Amino acid sequence: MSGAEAVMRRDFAARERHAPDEAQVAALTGLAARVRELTEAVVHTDVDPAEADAVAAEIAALTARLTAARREHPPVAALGADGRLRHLANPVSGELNPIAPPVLLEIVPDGGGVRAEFTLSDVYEGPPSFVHGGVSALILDQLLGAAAAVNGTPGMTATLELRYRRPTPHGVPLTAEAKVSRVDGRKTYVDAAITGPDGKATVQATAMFVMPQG
Ligand SMILES: CCCCCCCC(=O)SCCNC(=O)CCNC(=O)[C@H](O)C(C)(C)COP(=O)(O)OP(=O)(O)OC[C@H]1O[C@@H](n2cnc3c(N)ncnc32)[C@H](O)[C@@H]1OP(=O)(O)O
Repeated sequence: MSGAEAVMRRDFAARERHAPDEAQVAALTGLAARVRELTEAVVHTDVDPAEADAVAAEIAALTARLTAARREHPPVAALGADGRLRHLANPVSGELNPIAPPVLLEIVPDGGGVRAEFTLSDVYEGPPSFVHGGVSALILDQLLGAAAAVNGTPGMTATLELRYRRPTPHGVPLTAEAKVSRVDGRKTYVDAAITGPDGKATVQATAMFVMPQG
């Protein structure tokens, strides 16, 4: 077993022992949604410095309240009512993670991979009016990895190649899809794309996932 694998196994076991229950997940999902609104408000606000300082002090007090009962690690995942694994704190799909948009993935039946429909706000802006390329890469890596996992051949991202075909607009509905193209021993090759509302791909990606040895 590699060092990284041992760390992941130990971490996963510790977090499973301390998984949030459904009521806590529901409440924390609402809390994360409010924090996303707060992030948007901070990015857009035009308040004067005194008001910004006053709000910062209130937020520091709220942070202290949450930190009073701090988990050692973020919750790694939980089984949903439908039996599927939910990545609660994942930075792309995690409903409990305020930095996740979140992009919620669905499994396409009959080996069709995974897909997601989502809208990114201008909090994720790179060039004016368009999504940051690194954010597109993050979302695609998640979809690619999930497609490999759903295929029964999960792994770590070993390579990720991106083609930015046209700028990805924010504030409009986007679609992303990923599907396994080939499995070769421990290596799984996956293709993915983000598509704009006009049906044209804005970013295309190909990745190879490697199941760590052992
Ligand atoms: C559902 C959840 C979705 C989550 C999606 C998010 C995914 C992620 O973010 S993963 C995090 C980012 N990725 C990483 O941190 C990976 C870091 N790298 C590693 O851990 C290791 O290098 C790992 C696991 C990729 C490969 O390690 P190891 O198992 O020792 O591979 P190794 O035995 O050397 O190589 C196996 C084969 O893969 C090939 N290979 C390995 N890495 C690479 C690479 N980077 N590029 C090309 N080929 C590679 C080797 O050449 C070898 O090929 P062959 O069998 O033909 O000789």
